[in-house]
Amino acid sequence: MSFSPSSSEASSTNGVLSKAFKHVDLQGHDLPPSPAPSTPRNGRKYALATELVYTDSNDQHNSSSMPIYQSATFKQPSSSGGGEYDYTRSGNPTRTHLERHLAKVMGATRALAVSSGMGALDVITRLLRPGDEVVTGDDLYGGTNRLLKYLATNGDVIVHHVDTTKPERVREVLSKKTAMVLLETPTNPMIKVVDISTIATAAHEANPKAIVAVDNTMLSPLLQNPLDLGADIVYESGTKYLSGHHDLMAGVIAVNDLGLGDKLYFSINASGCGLSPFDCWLLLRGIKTLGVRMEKQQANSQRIAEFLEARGFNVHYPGLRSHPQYDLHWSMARGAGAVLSFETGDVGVSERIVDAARLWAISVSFGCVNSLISMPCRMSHASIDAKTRTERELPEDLIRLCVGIEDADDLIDDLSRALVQAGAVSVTVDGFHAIKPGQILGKPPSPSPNVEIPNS
Ligand SMILES: Cc1ncc(COP(=O)(O)O)c(C=O)c1O
Ligand SMILES: N[C@@H](CCSC[C@H](N)C(=O)O)C(=O)O
Repeated sequence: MSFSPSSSEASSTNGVLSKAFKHVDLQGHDLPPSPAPSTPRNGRKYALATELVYTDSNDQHNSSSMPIYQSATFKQPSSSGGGEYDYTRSGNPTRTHLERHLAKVMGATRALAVSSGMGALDVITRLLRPGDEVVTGDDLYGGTNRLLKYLATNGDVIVHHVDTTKPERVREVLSKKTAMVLLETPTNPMIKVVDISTIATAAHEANPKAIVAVDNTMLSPLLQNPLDLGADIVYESGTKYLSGHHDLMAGVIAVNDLGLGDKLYFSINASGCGLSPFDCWLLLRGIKTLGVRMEKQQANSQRIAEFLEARGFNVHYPGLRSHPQYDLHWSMARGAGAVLSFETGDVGVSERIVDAARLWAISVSFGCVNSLISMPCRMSHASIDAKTRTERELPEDLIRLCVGIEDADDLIDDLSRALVQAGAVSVTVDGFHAIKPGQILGKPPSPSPNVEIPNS
């Protein structure tokens, strides 16, 4: 299950490109130096939105866009090696360039790029050993839950799922055996907020060697930096905000402890999940526009969340004052993100709303320029069995909205039409309001003439 780097591999460097950054394969044979540890955090000179745009290319032709080194192998100067790269699984210039850029924007000493967000979590959980305990949330992305369940079933790892919004619940299960605490904040899909610093401190008190890993996918490094809040590892699905166009799968991991970075790099090289050169290039391209995309996505999300709340829906979004952990969220983050969820009180109504949407695509995922609508219990979180979903109070009627960069009025018009068509709202002369559970109409009414319906 886990890969153990040899002592020479675990040796850390001072954070600059160094030939001393030595690697051996599982038989102990020397490998060329791994890609350079990434630019240290103090390499940041400008505001993050500016830094996102600029990458330090040392390309020989001063190209504006880092070239794609679409090569599996690299020739060596002699039979004893000595080249900076030998094989793309072990390292590739386009990947190194991306990883340096990621380290800068993630405020880390070293970043690593892998083939998906789940690939990132897989690499992280390879740090675990049989008998180790993991403490994690009871509201988590479905795929994360699936991997943890697999480890609990097949990897002899004990996984405690608790309500991580309550640090006292976390403390109850922390012990010397806690090897890892895995947090999402805000959580997917209930948008619950978790106090990273308090939990990280408690975890390190229980076991100074415990690793606190935070999934930052829901906010991106633009809005939250868990390493600054006491996390040892931050990881994200680069498939989401970082890339922003749903044209690639990627995962990113960032650390400040170079020894930990070496261990993670070892697993990536050993298991072969490093991000391909083309996907590295696409991700580099996507990151440049993260600032403007997120600004528009958040502004749209805020309007939509307020629109739904004003009509009586139970909306989960940390941009709303009504969010139970509003203050905590804003003490950690610089924005509310662009994923929100809401309950209608009736599964059938939710189903009709989703099916009636036209502009909102029915799709899993989030962080993309176009807006998506989904029912997590049937889609992104369907891999969590129904009994567990009920125990963890994941509402079957929950609708998740992943807001894009379109015109906000278009998005609201389309949602209004879907709500009316689904019978989720009662239409009166002064507008329309959520129908309370129990009041749900048996039959969807025809669309009201009071509501403007955009052409679909
Ligand atoms: C919060 C969160 N973490 C991790 C992942 C995994 O990312 P990927 O799909 O890139 O494997 C996802 C979605 O898939 C997610 O929503
Ligand atoms: N069939 C996939 C579903 C991916 S969900 C992707 C994303 N994290 C989301 O929350 O929408 C699977 O089973 O993994």
